[in-house]
Amino acid sequence: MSKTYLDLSAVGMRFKTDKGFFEALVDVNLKIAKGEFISLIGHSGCGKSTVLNLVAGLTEATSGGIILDGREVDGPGPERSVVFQNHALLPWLTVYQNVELAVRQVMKEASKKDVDEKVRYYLSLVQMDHALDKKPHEISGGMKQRVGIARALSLSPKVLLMDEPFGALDALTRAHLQDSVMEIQAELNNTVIMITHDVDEAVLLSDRIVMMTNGPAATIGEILHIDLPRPRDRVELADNPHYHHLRQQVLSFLYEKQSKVTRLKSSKHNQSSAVA
Ligand SMILES: Nc1ncnc2c1ncn2[C@@H]1O[C@H](COP(=O)(O)OP(=O)(O)OP(=O)(O)O)[C@@H](O)[C@H]1O
Repeated sequence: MSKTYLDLSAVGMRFKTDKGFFEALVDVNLKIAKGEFISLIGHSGCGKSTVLNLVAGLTEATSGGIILDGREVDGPGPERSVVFQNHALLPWLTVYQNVELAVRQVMKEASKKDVDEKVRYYLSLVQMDHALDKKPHEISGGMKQRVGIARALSLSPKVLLMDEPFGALDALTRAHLQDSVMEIQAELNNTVIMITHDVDEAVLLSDRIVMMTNGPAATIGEILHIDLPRPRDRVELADNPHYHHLRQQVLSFLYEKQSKVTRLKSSKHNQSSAVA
């Protein structure tokens, strides 16, 4: 196994509520290597966002700890950038300025030229260099999400955290963006943790899928290694028996081992299934 880069060790999270304490997570242990793409999947309310918030440093674990690249996570920082489902772009700034703001956060002393190069580089990575001067309201949801990804990447994060990044997009836009993320991943080799409700998305993008048990007191149930060679092509995978076997293992965990009244959305060709 490669060297651990991000280490979640015996992580527990207990929230204080009006009705007493709520045990959301117990004993979450996960070691992630540099450059790994991890998906978190599990039924609604099992604690996926809580795990992400803990790694982001937005919430502090009530037990255990998180170490990233040899340093304990004890608050938010640009080395752990987050992409949310609803692109949080600043509406009064252009596409260019939204990314520029992030770049300046990590390149405080840099010259205008260096910042400009960086902004254009990340916007071209997500194929948005044609819309530098547009305001968020002038571009589509998929485009906004691309800019959100560019902005998060421009912080050169040690870990990119994505909370259902494609959740609000239509199927075609979603597929395009997934392909872009795979291409970017091949180029930058980022360490990524992504929350998804989509089994196909998880299998297509991930090196490992972390499957969580139902809450309360949720934890990691199983971890599935996705040993499909890269680059991955969604059309070729549709005829790949191993792909279907992996997909089946996730479905079996969710709907047999962790069964709960759930909603299963399948497309006409049974290419996509989403867990709620
Ligand atoms: N600040 C909080 N105070 C109290 N309870 C919380 C808090 N944040 C989350 N919880 C509870 O912790 C559990 C896990 O929530 P979380 O949002 O992490 O789940 P999730 O798996 O991301 O859900 P979903 O898939 O629906 O987004 C839920 O029962 C939730 O109600």
